[in-house]
Amino acid sequence: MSLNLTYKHVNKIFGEQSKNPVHALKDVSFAIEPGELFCLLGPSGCGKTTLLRSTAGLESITDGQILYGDKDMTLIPPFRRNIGMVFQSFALYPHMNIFENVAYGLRVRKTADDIVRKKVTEVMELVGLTEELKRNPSPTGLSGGQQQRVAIARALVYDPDILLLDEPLANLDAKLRRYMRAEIRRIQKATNITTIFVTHDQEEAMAIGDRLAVLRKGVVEQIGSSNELYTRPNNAFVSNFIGKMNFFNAKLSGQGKATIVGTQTTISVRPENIRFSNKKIVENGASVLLGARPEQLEICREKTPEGIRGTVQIIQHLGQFVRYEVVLDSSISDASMEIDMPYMVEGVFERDSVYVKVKEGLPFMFLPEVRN
Ligand SMILES: Nc1ncnc2c1ncn2[C@@H]1O[C@H](COP(=O)(O)OP(=O)(O)OP(=O)(O)O)[C@@H](O)[C@H]1O
Repeated sequence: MSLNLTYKHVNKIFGEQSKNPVHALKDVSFAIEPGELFCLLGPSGCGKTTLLRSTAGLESITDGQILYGDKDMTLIPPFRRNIGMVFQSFALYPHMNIFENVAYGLRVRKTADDIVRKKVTEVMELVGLTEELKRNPSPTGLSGGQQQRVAIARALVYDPDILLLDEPLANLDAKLRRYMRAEIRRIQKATNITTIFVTHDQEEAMAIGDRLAVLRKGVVEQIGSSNELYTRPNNAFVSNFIGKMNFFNAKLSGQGKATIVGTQTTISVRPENIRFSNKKIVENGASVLLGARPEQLEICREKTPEGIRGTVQIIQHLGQFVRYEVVLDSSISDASMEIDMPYMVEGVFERDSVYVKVKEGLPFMFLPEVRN
């Protein structure tokens, strides 16, 4: 039976007594559903590994609680937690053949030989290494993808309550990574073990997870499915971490309206796309950020009242659409705009002056905060 996993007000401070303590996890509270494949996503140093290691008991938390099902595991040592772990480095034993690598967790649990053989065979079938098991080489004779399959088999063979995957695909090349994403999802769904997958790759997290948590500086910024995070990001940081967001500095200029700084362009934003509480800023003239996805912008050659002048820097032909990078005046935005336009028979916009238009209603409005 799959377990849920609950964090209650978890804090982790490294070097509490030192001059420079690091508050790596700040009041983390959320729950992972039984059988869920849950991704922890965030930039380097945001606390992903610390949360994973704390879940395994490899790191003791400063305060709060971690529960497996109803059981408080906070003070339980790692070897009594029945977890499976897979690391970026695979961490296989080169002096053992693959059978013994996979069997290791059962051997230390003093499992009878016939059961070891049965379980190893089953789990190698599950991860798709039946042929390799017949040859039974040392793991060093296998490809990167096969080695990672052995590492997953080793973590699953003793039916762990929780499976923890720490950037398991980071050492594989891009093509294999994409293939192994689908494989990990298939294997996880077949076993239905509650699983945490750590990555700093947003595409990977979106592709693999049932839900994801976006962390920043030890704080969980938002939890949701990839679709929820893409269409309803809580703040500018999440919006730019899950997919691309183009930002414009703007001033509030009426109910649901903002005027882009340095222009006469006023954009209406749908109420549901205003991503802060109305109580926080209501005054006209307050600074806000307008955020538009690449598909919420368009470019044209002709000057129009709402068009913002810019220069095309890069043109990428991506099949059905063309991606443009356009630089605007630096007072309007400090980064170049990424704009996706459908491929047009009459050709693409050349590397010259164009006018950028924000599609009415669609963009987001955020508080002007640090975006990364
Ligand atoms: N043993 C430690 N002693 C002191 N500080 C630590 C220790 N381990 C981690 N930290 C700090 O805690 C913060 C969170 O680190 P953590 O490794 O959890 O981040 P991460 O999101 O996994 O990053 P990455 O993607 O780079 O692995 C960082 O500021 C890091 O420097």
